[in-house]
Amino acid sequence: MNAIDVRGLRKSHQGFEAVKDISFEVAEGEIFALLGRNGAGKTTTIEVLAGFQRPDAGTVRVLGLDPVTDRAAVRGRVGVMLQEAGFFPDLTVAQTVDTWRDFTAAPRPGDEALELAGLTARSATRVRQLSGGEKRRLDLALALLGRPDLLFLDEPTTGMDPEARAATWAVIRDLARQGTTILLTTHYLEEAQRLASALAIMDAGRIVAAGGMAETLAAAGGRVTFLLPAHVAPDDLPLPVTVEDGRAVCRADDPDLAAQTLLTWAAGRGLRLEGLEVRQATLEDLFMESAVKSTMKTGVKSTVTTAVETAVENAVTTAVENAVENAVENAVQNAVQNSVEDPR
Ligand SMILES: Nc1ncnc2c1ncn2[C@@H]1O[C@H](COP(=O)(O)OP(=O)(O)OP(=O)(O)O)[C@@H](O)[C@H]1O
Repeated sequence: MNAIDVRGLRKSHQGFEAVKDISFEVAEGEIFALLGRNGAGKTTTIEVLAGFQRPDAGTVRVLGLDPVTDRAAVRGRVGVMLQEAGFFPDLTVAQTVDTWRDFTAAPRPGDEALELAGLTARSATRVRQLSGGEKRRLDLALALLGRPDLLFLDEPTTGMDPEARAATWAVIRDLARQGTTILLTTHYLEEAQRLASALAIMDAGRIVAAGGMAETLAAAGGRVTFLLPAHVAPDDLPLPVTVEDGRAVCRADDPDLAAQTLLTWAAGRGLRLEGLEVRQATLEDLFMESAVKSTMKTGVKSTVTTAVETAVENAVTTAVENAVENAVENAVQNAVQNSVEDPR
């Protein structure tokens, strides 16, 4: 059984469709990254999965349960770390955790949750004195209190320094190793690439790319970059290249083979390809390319929309012009006829 199954999910906020017919699944024990630009619909999706919002359409199963009708059962097995936590600023970290434990069935000991989140040293500190990154760690501690089978982490490391981020990654990996399924959103693509074994990229409410991390990256191919030798134009090369930030970039399904082809071509002409680098696509490359593609799609759509609008506008204008012309013609004819018939 999958930990999460989403089929044809749609969700609007006050008439604005934030999630438009998405489907994806998350296997048990997997770390799954839900990625996308600001406003792509990631938080809305998490809120529906966690039972905070009702779907408008589609089916959602979380640990085999419906988060709306089986809300209590889902809440008992799920930990949620949303972007904006409502803490009481005057409570200390330890008091906050204790308060939260009162609302949690069979909670972990508070010290254990604080230890996991790397907050032990701050347990006597008032919440209002915590840094942004420390507040995120407190959020994580609270999400872990109920020993969840499934954890939703919405931008878990925002505001953390590199050390705290690495420590949080270790916690997330450990939890996954112990069988916790984790769905996380992040704008740090390196974080997603390091942690997640599967991903979906959302854009404007839709999923534009999805799959296993390794397979998706392998399918995205790679690139060979180098400095274009003097007096060589991109068109002279045996493979298509673009010039980006002063470097020639050759995108290829098999970047090693592309590098060999380019080097053999250069050697045959006594040229060197200075600064040659060969690498597989990163999540950042994939993300940027999905964004470009979806922008292009939007561009095409708006061109089509504009063309249709113009055609409709022209048709309406012509129809109105014809109608006015006919009406004027009729009116003039009638007037002329009347004046002929009644010349007073
Ligand atoms: N309660 C709400 N009322 C009206 N619109 C909302 C509400 N919540 C979200 N939206 C809109 O829905 C869209 C999706 O928002 P959502 O928070 O799901 O995106 P996100 O991918 O999580 O973005 P971010 O990366 O910025 O957190 C946005 O355009 C947002 O403005």
